[in-house]
Amino acid sequence: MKLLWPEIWYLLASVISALAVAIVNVQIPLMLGEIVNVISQFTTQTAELFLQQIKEPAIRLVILYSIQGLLTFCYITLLSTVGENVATRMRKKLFDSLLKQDIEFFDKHKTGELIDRLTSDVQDFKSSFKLCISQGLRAVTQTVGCMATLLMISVKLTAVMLAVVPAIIIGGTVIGSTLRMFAKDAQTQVAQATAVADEAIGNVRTVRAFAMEKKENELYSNEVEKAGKLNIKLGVGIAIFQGLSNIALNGIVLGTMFAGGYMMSLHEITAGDLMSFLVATQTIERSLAHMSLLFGQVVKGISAGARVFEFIKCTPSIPLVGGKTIEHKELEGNIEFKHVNFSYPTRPGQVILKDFSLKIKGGQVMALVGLSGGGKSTVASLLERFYDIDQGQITIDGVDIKDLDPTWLRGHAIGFINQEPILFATSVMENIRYGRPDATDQEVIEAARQANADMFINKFPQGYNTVLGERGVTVSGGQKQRIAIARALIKDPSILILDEATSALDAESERIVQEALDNVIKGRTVLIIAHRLSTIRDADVIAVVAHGQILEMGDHNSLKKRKGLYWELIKQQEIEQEIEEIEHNIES
Ligand SMILES: Nc1ncnc2c1ncn2[C@@H]1O[C@H](COP(=O)(O)OP(=O)(O)OP(=O)(O)O)[C@@H](O)[C@H]1O
Repeated sequence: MKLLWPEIWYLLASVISALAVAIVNVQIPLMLGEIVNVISQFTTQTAELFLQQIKEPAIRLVILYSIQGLLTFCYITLLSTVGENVATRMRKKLFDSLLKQDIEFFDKHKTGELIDRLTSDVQDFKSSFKLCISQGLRAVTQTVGCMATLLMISVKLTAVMLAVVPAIIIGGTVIGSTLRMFAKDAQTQVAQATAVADEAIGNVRTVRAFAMEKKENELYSNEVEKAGKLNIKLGVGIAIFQGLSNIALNGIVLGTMFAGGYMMSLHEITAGDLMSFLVATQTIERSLAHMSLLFGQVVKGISAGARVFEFIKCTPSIPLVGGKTIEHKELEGNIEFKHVNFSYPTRPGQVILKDFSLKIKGGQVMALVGLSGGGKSTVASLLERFYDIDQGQITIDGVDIKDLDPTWLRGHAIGFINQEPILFATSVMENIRYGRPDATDQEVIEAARQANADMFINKFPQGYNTVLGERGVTVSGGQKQRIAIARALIKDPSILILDEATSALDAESERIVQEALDNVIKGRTVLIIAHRLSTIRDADVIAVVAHGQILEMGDHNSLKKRKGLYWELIKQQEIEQEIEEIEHNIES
């Protein structure tokens, strides 16, 4: 991942400071050894002379400690700046990449999983990145530096100590690769648990309405327990690794004391040398122990980083921008589906549209009706280019939509209103302006008026500044729908798609929303997908879709006369309506 220059400088400075701390730390055992040698000479001499002799090495040691403190402050400050900047950049890049992905990507990955990558994985990566440089780098340098010190003091003693090191390295590598595997499994499971929680909390009203709290709780507990078990397994692995390394490292210190004491008895080294050797060995031991502690974190960090970069590198097949645009005045809104074949990428075996052809003239109102699951909403998704088709062609004013700029297509040419419009937890004004960010307040109010929304918005105590709850939960279904209509209208789209726009509403709200829709469809090409056939009687053309094909086409009267599927659907709805009325009468 690219870092900007200031961060590279910060990083370099913090690396240099961390290295300098390590180098200073390497000097400390030598200095301590020197002081011990001075002390050991003074068992029989005067205190005054002792103070004179010890003054200089003691001052040097104090200076060294001060430098060490200052450098520690420097590298920690610099490193946290770099770490935070890197994490921020990673989050931005990942979020940017996620928003660009094809809709297919979101069919495959749950929201919770994506949020988990954006939060915990970036956090894990940042922590291990910082630890690697702050402690890892220092520990490695100290180990190498102190090793050189050991060799300088006594090659023989160092050789004795080093004899056991290869076994430790081999053992560490084997355990390490197993731990990396454990970490990956645990992270995947944590993401799975987050996804379950996200779904339940995000849809809490549905959960409550079905009294499914216990079931959701069980589901989440199950996933979280699995994650917990995998993390415990990882923890036990890390504990075994650290336990073994502690035994090995302490064994090395003990061995050094034995061997060093023996060499001192033979006058091969002095007391000061042994002191330096022991302090240096302990520094190495501490560094190695640190490395083994760090190891668990690094293992987590590497696999977390891999998960983040996997999505940052993902390139969508449908770009967000680029391609032709058509001048607003010139856009007639002629739409044509030519022999389209399509299967959803997540279910390649199920063909949704089969040799599907449909022509909608500019300014015409085309209604799609038919059997549930027949492919009506899919037609709308394809027109928005949420997915690319497998075969055939979709054109707008004769231009293949693959050649059109997708941002222009979705942001300007097409207005989309569906059954469950999602509003954001900002003000009503901002929600409507979402359709065209550069719209003035006056234009927002005008769009709301056209959508029959102005009246009820003005009745809110804060009017257009009223902040809506998450996903617009604080307004009624009919109000939400009218705000969504205003949001779509403010783009002044030439093509309007209404996918079951009124079917979630009660009769009264439906009437008000329908009135608003009747206002706004004038002068636009309109594709209405409707379940309630009474709402599309006046459409210029009605196409009856079943099993991914158009079975019948014509206006209401001609289709009724044909006595085909449309006629059957009308009959069916009339019966349903009669039953509803009877039930209603019995209740009242
Ligand atoms: N994102 C998706 N991934 C995979 N399959 C999908 C997806 N969306 C819809 N489908 C499948 O495509 C088929 C057509 O769905 P579509 O929503 O287009 O039907 P519809 O005619 O609008 O139905 P309804 O009237 O019930 O809304 C269905 O079998 C559905 O299960």
